[in-house]
Amino acid sequence: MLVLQLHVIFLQLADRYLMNSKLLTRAKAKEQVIAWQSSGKKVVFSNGCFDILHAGHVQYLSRARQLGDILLIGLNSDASIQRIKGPLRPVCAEQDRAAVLSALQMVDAITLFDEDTPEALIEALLPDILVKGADWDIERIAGAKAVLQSGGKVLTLPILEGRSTTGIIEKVIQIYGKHTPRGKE
Ligand SMILES: Nc1ncnc2c1ncn2[C@@H]1O[C@H](COP(=O)(O)OP(=O)(O)OP(=O)(O)O)[C@@H](O)[C@H]1O
Ligand SMILES: O=P(O)(O)O[C@@H]1O[C@H]([C@H](O)CO)[C@@H](O)[C@H](O)[C@@H]1O
Repeated sequence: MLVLQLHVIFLQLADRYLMNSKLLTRAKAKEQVIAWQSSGKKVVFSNGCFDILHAGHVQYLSRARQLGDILLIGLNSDASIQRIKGPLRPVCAEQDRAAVLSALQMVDAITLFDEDTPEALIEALLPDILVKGADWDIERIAGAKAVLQSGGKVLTLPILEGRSTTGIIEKVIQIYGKHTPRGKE
């Protein structure tokens, strides 16, 4: 019985590690960026909340990855999102948001940041390319100045119209605001 219990604990720990095997500390992310750039790889960086993932995110991340050799994502922590998007957000906790992004083939690495903006993170990492969706004007993109000054590029990618996490939340409220979700009667 003890062996079985130990086996279950091992599997649970393995799952947790494998779910977030791409999640790096800031120090490790910096180390990795230096290693990638030293071997001639172009590091693309983007950041976001990636709360409830949708087709716009997937298209965006796929295109971002095609801009270089590595795609590193700066992911807002739960505390960061609560401050910038309101106390009821995020819907999905940071470990889950990181696990979902980790499962995407085009995402190579993820690092959480707790600040309101990724400016300090980007200044520390100095990626070759900083990219955001076109819902952000270049002038408003945090970290742009540091990346440009280091000889990097700052780009925006087209938005897949009609897709947003907020939109999904609003649609769910519209649907279930009137009805109890199936199976919850
Ligand atoms: N529909 C979309 N098409 C392409 N890129 C998108 C789309 N929506 C968001 N992005 C990009 O994905 C990244 C993460 O954005 P974010 O997580 O804020 O998505 P969101 O759907 O706008 O969320 P919210 O509705 O909570 O603001 C950002 O760089 C953003 O520009
Ligand atoms: O998911 P979002 O809302 O697109 O991500 C935000 O992007 C902000 C942007 O980089 C500002 O230039 C950033 O400040 C904020 O922390 C979120 O990552």
